[in-house]
Amino acid sequence: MKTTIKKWGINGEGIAYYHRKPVFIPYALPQEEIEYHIVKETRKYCIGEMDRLITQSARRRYPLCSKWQTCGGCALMHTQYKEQCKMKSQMVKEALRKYTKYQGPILPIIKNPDPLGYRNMCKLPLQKINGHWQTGMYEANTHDFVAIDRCFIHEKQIELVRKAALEVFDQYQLKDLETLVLKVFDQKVQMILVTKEITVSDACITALSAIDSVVSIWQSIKKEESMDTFGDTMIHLSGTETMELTLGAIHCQLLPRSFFQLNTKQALRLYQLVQEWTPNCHTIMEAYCGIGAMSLFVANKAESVWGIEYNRDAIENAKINAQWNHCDNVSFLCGDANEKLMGTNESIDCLIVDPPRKGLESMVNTILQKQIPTILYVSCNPSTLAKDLAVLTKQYTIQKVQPLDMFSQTPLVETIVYLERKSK
Ligand SMILES: C[S@@+](CC[C@H](N)C(=O)[O-])C[C@H]1O[C@@H](n2cnc3c(N)ncnc32)[C@H](O)[C@@H]1O
Repeated sequence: MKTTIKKWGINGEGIAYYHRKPVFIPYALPQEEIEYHIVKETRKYCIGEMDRLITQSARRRYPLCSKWQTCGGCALMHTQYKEQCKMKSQMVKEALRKYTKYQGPILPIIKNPDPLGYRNMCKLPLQKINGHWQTGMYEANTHDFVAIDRCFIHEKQIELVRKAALEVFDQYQLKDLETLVLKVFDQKVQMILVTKEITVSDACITALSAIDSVVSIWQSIKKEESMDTFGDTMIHLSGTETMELTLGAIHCQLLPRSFFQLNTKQALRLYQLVQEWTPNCHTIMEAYCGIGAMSLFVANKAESVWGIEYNRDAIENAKINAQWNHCDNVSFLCGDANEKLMGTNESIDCLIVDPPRKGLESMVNTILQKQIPTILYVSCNPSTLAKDLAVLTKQYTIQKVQPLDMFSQTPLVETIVYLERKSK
């Protein structure tokens, strides 16, 4: 069948219509004329597969990575960077229009200075192919391993260490390797080997430690299948336990299981913006604070700042980070964000939230009960953001919306929203 793509879908696909039903067609761009067939049809939508590109969009470009379609992580790699940014701004605008009554402006997206080579972390499945260890990925919805020998969005150090580590794994004939996790901050790399058993010899650890820029090595033993990358046991093998990173004037540490934003330069831009938008006030609470970087950035805006996070390692880091940066007015609590907010007797002037992709869930109602004057909502998912805003706008007005490109080549977008409580 022939069709013309009408607009973008939230996962970077093109959307056309078949008998008035939307058809999501991966790798087709708006305004392109294509031939396609339907691979799945439901009551509300169809999934299509492109057979032939008839008229090519001027926005299309040659994707650098030969595995981009198999991997699927960089679903926008065939699109010029300027257009990727337009698509993301459009996503934020449409999500807000769909779920809230917001008709105001969306600030121009903050572009990524490095649309390639920006990612400071990788979690790569490992498999032995023809006697050699390879990093790769599993094809979507299958157990089929696809070896990937280069990733264009990883920071350079990650790629160098990844290749050198594979040689060491072969040389020492390692067994039971599951996943290779690498993190890079300030040109230094932390390596975490996820294995089924304890199989790493001292000689192998010495060889891995000798790889240029590796400063920290951990092993995580994962005996059972689970969605978590790491297993229950974490063993420190060599070098420093924590990684250190500098974000403008702030110096932080983090442990392997602590969350940090995937793009260090854009994380700094995000924290600077949050600092700029946070009003001077008495008490700030930051829910979902990770290692506490945002709380430290807003420390000079209030008499006291509270950070809440349920990951124990991240809270341990956050407490040390407050000391390192002489932020005596910043405290951190370990626990569920909603429960801590519900249980507090403090009068909060400004709430900063940066929840995971699923959004605020029931915390949205706790926020309404607390009658907090200002909220800064940092989100990596425009759909859950907009659904939460639909509830919050019963009491709040959206003052500013700022998209930021944290994850170039992918359809994901970070958004910061500033909300003020309506006066009665
Ligand atoms: C998107 S990250 C934001 C981290 C931090 N704001 C930063 O910039 O690094 C979300 C964080 O929320 C934490 N988290 C997830 N669910 C939580 C919950 N119910 N209560 C408290 N923290 C939670 C995660 O461990 C993660 O550190």
